[in-house]
Amino acid sequence: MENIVQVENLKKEYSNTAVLKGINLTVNKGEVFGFVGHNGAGKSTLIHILTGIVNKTSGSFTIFDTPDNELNTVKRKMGVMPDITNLYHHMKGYNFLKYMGELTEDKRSKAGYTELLKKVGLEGAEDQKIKSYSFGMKKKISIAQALLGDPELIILDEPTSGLDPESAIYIRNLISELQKSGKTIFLTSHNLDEIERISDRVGILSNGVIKKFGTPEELKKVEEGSNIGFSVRTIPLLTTEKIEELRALYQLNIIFGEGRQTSSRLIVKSEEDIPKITKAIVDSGLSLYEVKIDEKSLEDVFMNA
Ligand SMILES: Nc1ncnc2c1ncn2[C@@H]1O[C@H](COP(=O)(O)OP(=O)(O)OP(=O)(O)O)[C@@H](O)[C@H]1O
Repeated sequence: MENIVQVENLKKEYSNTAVLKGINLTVNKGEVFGFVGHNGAGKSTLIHILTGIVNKTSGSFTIFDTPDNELNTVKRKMGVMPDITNLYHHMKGYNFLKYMGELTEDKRSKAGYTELLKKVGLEGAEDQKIKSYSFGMKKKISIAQALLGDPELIILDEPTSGLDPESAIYIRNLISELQKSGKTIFLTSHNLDEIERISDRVGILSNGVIKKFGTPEELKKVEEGSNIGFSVRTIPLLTTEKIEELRALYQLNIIFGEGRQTSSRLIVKSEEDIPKITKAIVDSGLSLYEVKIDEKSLEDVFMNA
């Protein structure tokens, strides 16, 4: 698989404070890569290094197989969403995009710019000054700027943060469309639900390193060695005393067991313990109606990173 971005042992210190302590990651061609981390974790710092705004302290990276000291040669193939505070607020939406387009040697026609504004959901706002735009509209024009020059790699820092749900859905759909047209997308987000839905792979940044890396499904998979919680619904109810009895009788590996009002809650060390327990329940004469294994959300993974 072709790597568009490859980062190796990248470090960044600000006045002796290590923000990035050795980042390793790859972004594959055509994927949506979701980069998540707590506030101040260093997500924007990494984006700024990848786009050449901030200098790394050490380590290396390549973009389109080009080493970081030759980044200028591939910048045309990268589109970066600027921070909304860096927009030219006195300019009208259309004029701003056209001006930025000329800087990036985007050759599209007048109709092409109008089309781009429409694509990001700013139809009808082309003649309004950016300072009169809502927060969401400013985000959208930032995204439009990232698309100028038809880049192959699109880097979006928090594209949907602060947007109303409808606009956020619009932008997520736009990201999916961009991916379908063959673009590679690197995005950061605080919204784990969003990351989970639109990213092919996710990197979780914590304490300066990528703590978890993989598809949302891989990250959510219960890691080996970690506990699994589940509940069972039986008639009659599996009481705490009965759980103790079964544990001793069948030598079950139960870390925690408690009979509750309508079901019972158990925690075990590994997945293999679950069928042993359900068999013991049935063998002891209880009717087993339901076994519900806790589903891990990406949020759980993130909180534990
Ligand atoms: N120019 C700078 N000088 C000193 N420290 C900086 C500088 N830029 C960023 N930092 C610090 O680096 C850390 C990471 O900041 P960064 O903006 O990359 O985090 P982030 O993950 O993008 O956070 P957020 O989600 O809140 O935007 C923060 O502690 C920040 O204060």
